[in-house]
Amino acid sequence: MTKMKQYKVGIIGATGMVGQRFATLLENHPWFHVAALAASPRSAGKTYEEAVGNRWAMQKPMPESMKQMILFDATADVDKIAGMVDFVFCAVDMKKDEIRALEERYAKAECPVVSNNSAHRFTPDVPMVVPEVNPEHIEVIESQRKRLGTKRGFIAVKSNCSIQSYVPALSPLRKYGIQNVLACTYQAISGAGKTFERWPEILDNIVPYIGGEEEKSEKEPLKVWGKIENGQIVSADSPLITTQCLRVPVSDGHTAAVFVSFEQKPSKEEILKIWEDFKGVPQELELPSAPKQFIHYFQEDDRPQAKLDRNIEGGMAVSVGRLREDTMFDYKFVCLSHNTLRGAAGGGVLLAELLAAKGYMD
Ligand SMILES: N[C@@H](CC=O)C(=O)O
Repeated sequence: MTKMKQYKVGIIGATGMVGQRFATLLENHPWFHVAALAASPRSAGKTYEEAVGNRWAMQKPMPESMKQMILFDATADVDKIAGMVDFVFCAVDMKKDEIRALEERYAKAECPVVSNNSAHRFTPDVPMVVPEVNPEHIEVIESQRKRLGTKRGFIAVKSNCSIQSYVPALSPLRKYGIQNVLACTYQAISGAGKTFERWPEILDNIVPYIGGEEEKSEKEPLKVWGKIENGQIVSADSPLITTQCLRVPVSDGHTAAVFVSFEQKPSKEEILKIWEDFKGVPQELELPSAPKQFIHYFQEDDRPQAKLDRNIEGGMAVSVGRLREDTMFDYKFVCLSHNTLRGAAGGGVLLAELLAAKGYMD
């Protein structure tokens, strides 16, 4: 890529698990420089180091450059923050309607928002983007800006972490007419904002319920596969998707066991070739956080494994294995993605890179 402009960014919700991940990913980012950190009123006025205390959950230490930054109040200081940065990443722990309102306040203050939250995922003119799969959805931002009455401000969101392994694997196969999908997800505890120290009961255990997760896992792929019509994104009406989402004693990395049937069944060789060749706009534009090879297929029967494979390509690639024919569906396979990297903060940073490269952050 040609040399990019430098952007000043804010992290709204900097003390939480995803906020911490944003901080570590942005520490040495070639385009984005963290100029403001914000959190709840409880943390506002403290240094980042004081506010997080012993809740720092990343393996990498807190970035030196951010330790002494004084936290803003995410809700009271919207205008101040909007005046200091080119855009914000948002990952806050609040009620949905409060998040919706807060993100709109930033957007209306002419500060674009790249959100990890679910509040706006089904606002029809808010793009929900997996950058390799539906980058064209960012074009709906023009209609959103008209609705909000803004010149620069807008909201763009990333999808839920649970779908970030199977949507990439299924997307390039849609040309064969996907009819039905069944996916069981085995989700890491960091998705619940937990560590083993904070959740010892999860050891030697599985919890068969994650609130709201199955609805998200069934509905969100259809928006990602939707089309822009009259300034809104209209979700695809197929395939039929059913899911079960379980919490498992894994620190990071969501695994999905997927079953799929097609209108025209491809051969196994065709599927493997399509996965190997699958590239998107992030790879073409060589965005800084884009994995070189988006889908890594393992021939070994016992892969992908969360512990071994979640960090492939900086946690931004998707790993797939065990593709084989099924007795009820056409095929089944297993896939894995890092839930706080590709599935959360990393996916947010990649989306921001796409938006910056396409001029939406100028
Ligand atoms: N909702 C998800 C968050 C992603 O990591 C979960 O609970 O795992």
